[in-house]
Amino acid sequence: MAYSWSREGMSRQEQFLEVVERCEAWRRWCAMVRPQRLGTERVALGMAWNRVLAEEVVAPCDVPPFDRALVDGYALCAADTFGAFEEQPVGLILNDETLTPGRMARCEVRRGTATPIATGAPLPRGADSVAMVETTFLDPNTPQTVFLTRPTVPGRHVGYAGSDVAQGEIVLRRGQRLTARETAILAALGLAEIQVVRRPRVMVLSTGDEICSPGQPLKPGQIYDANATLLGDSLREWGAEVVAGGVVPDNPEMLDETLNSCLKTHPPLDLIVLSGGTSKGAGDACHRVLTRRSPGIAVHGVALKPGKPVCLGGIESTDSARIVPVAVLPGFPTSAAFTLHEFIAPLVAILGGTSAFDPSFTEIASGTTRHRVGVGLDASLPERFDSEPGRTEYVLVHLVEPPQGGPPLAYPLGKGSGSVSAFARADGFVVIPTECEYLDAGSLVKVIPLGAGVQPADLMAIGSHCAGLDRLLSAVVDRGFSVKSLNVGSQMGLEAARRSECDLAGVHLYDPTTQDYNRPFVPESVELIEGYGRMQGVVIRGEDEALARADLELNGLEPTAANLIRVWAARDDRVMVNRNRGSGTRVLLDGLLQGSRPAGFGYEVKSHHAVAAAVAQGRADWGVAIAPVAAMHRLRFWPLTLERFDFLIPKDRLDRPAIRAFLAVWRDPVWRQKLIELGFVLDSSPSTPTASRTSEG
Ligand SMILES: Nc1nc2c(c(=O)[nH]1)N[C@H]1C(S)=C(S)[C@@H](COP(=O)(O)OP(=O)(O)OC[C@H]3O[C@@H](n4cnc5c(N)ncnc54)[C@H](O)[C@@H]3O)O[C@H]1N2
Ligand code: MOO
Repeated sequence: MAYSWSREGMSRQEQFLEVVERCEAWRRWCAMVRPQRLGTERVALGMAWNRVLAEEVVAPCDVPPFDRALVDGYALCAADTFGAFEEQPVGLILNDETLTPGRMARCEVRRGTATPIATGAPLPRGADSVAMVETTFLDPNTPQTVFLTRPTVPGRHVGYAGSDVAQGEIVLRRGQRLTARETAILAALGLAEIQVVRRPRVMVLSTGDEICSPGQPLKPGQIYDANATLLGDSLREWGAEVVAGGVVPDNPEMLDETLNSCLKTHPPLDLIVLSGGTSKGAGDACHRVLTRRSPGIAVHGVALKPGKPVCLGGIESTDSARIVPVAVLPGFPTSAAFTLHEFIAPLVAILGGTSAFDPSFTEIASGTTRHRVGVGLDASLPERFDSEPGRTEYVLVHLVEPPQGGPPLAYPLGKGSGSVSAFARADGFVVIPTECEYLDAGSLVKVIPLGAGVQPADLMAIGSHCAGLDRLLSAVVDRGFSVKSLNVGSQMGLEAARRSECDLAGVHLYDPTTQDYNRPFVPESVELIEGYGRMQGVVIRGEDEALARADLELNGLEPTAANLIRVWAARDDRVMVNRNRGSGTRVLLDGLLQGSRPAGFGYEVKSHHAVAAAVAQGRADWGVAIAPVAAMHRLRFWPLTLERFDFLIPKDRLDRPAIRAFLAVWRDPVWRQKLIELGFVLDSSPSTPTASRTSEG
């Protein structure tokens, strides 16, 4: 009986401190409890599922690690098969080995020869294609020859090194939750241990004299505890470690004692969540108990429907070293569920590392602002909906396919905040703004999907992969945004930007007519942000450098990249690796080769990484790639010319918070210096997009 709660005090109809807006409530709570990402720990790959990455994963190797056969058949030079058909098969001499997975080739595939190869085996030097065994036959009379009944083309049935994941690529970002899809990538990269964020430890308590734990007989007037499971399992879904605190009666002394024992829990708790007893009723003791603690209550009453009585605060740890956040959610299950999503989910995201906390981005970092950013499914209301002005109202809806096409119909579930089934039955919810009094039948609304479905990213990048852009996007992640990138090449990036289907496209498209990069392709609706230069050059193995210099000296030529290409293109023991038609690098190579077709000309790969891997692994002797990639593969680099890598942003997306953050990072001198250190070529002053300049002032 340390405190004296009088009967009068208990029955007094206490008022909420002050009912505040949701964002203001969040701001006040953060100011009190100062949420921060928890520490990190190292776990084995087998324990990494559902954990949050503490650091980004940079691919330590290429996947696949070498050019491999994708079918069972014969490795050969495609040019040897031209003109082959059923009635007139082409015979190739068989090399004296059979390639199986796990074994490197001994023999080179020379023109006119072929090597039997199994699916998954490394492609031998000299080969640029694999003919499927079904398009070949053997003749017992000429056992040294394989006959081809169909022509093939370079690159056919070949999986190039790094075509899945390229070494140096940021494959996973910090803050990403690891599902089976991500852990499989870690395994493919050979990573046996991962640095993850510690899981937030959360105590869940239900309060109320009428609350009965499932499994116990229900006495008259009692109700089964639904909230402990609702809160506990939601928290687990978000990656928290839940400590079940059970049920505490509406008794201030007992509640106070419970909070004390919470502080003695080992390991210490990161958050305490209670439900019930936060409203104005006689038995509502939770907030009263919290008022007596230090620092106590930050917010009591938020302009939300449901969820108004939510109470947010904190209590000092026994050693006064830290403040443990405490939330008292309303007892009605639907109210508890919404306030859980509004305040607890974002807090757990910050503690658990899936959302960064940056005070200047408070609203975004909260993670529940998708509706503010306009993400959701379009739907129409089948009937008029009246709403209470002065509170942001959340309406659970069920989606129904309309009979004659058009957007789905959003039927309000209308069960009220006391329902425990509404949340489970709903497909999503509609947010009705504070000032809105009603929505007419037929109104278009955005339905925010519920559950752990696929969440759209704050910033979607589609286009060409570049280590430089990768790093810039990581900095955007650090500012609290989620980022997804689809590395599908410049051309698809340009198309996605034209159709405003991405927020950003990294492109390096060369236009031979104007001899300019990217700018000639940019449509009216897209803003080009000038990026950086990437030095392109000839890559060779270190041990070949002396040979290269000697060859040039012999021909009386200066040791330049262009001269090296001229000399080596004429030697048939120096095999090149070519780039795919349509790439800027291929245009450059074609210009330098001036119509000659050196050995390996048909060996076309699709990325700078695959060029470097082919040279590093000896399947080719030279190729053209960019400097940062050459460095990753420890190759010698002879510079040729600058390639421009720019960013395309649909103008209607320039003002999105994540894009503004990206542009801020791009203009930040610290980041520009980091890119220079990585080997990129940057102008001294970054460009500013015209559209955002207008909107800024
Ligand atoms: N005069 C006023 N009365 C109420 C107001 C108000 O502004 N003025 N606010 C209403 C709103 S809004 C809500 S929401 C509720 C929330 O009240 P409490 O947070 O104090 O919750 P309780 O009264 O303890 O419980 C409400 C309701 O939910 C049931 N409950 C509680 N815990 C559980 C649980 N763990 N599992 C299942 N069901 C639970 C409880 O038995 C009650 O029926 O207050 C309104 N009143
Ligand atoms: O706002 Mo209460 O939270 O209606 O149910």
